[in-house]
Amino acid sequence: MRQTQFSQAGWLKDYALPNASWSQDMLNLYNKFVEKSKDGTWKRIPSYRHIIALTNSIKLEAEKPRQDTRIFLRNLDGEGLGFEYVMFFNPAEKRVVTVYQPGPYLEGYDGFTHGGSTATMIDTTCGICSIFLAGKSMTASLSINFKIPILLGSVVLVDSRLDRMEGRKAFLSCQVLSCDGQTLHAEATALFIQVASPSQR
Ligand SMILES: CCCCCCCCCCCCCC(=O)SCCNC(=O)CCNC(=O)[C@H](O)C(C)(C)COP(=O)(O)OP(=O)(O)OC[C@H]1O[C@@H](n2cnc3c(N)ncnc32)[C@H](O)[C@@H]1OP(=O)(O)O
Repeated sequence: MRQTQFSQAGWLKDYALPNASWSQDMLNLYNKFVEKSKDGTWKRIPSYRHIIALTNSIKLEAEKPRQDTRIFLRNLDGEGLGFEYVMFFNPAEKRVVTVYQPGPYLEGYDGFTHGGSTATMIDTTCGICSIFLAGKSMTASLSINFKIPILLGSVVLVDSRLDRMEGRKAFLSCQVLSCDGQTLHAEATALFIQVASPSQR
């Protein structure tokens, strides 16, 4: 696939599915949420551009097919090099979680994940949570406390929830936990503001 032209196939490909780069921890955590999805409380969010809302209450119209852009997190060809992730949505708990395995091209200090890539995953997880529960919205503020560095190739759970709405303001919180849930790597709060459409800013 040419680097610049995100082919039709690539554009529609659902990247939020297991591939050869996923570690056993990543597969185990993914399978745990797939299992939880069997009764409908959780729903896997496909990665491709047409994110059709997974609840009956919200229908997010599919984006018109731009062929010359990619979402930032899917900007690397080559499995496992950058952001390997899959999101799950729980409408009742107002939560979106991301099962996330940072690859070697996201390095900060030797062998550890760059804080900016962690911030990107927090922003996007909270963003999808806000979009699915509050409609089109943009990040107004994001505050992150980085507690323990994340090793490249390790697997973490980015757990976001919509805490409250005040008019157009969506207040969210987020924790980044090790795949065994024992280590708190980072915690964040975010404010998203509902917008008619980002392009109409
Ligand atoms: C189609 C679906 C498919 C999805 C595809 C995948 C997409 C993935 C996307 C992933 C996600 C990626 C996400 C991204 O990366 S989004 C990209 C990064 N964010 C931006 O670029 C946003 C830039 N900012 C703006 O556009 C405007 O400032 C916004 C829209 C945010 C508000 O400007 P607007 O003119 O509309 O409203 P307002 O100014 O009257 O403010 C309204 C209220 O909010 C309060 N307020 C405002 N700012 C702050 C603040 N910083 N702290 C505290 N409070 C703040 C303000 O006091 C007021 O409160 P009140 O007086 O009403 O009480």
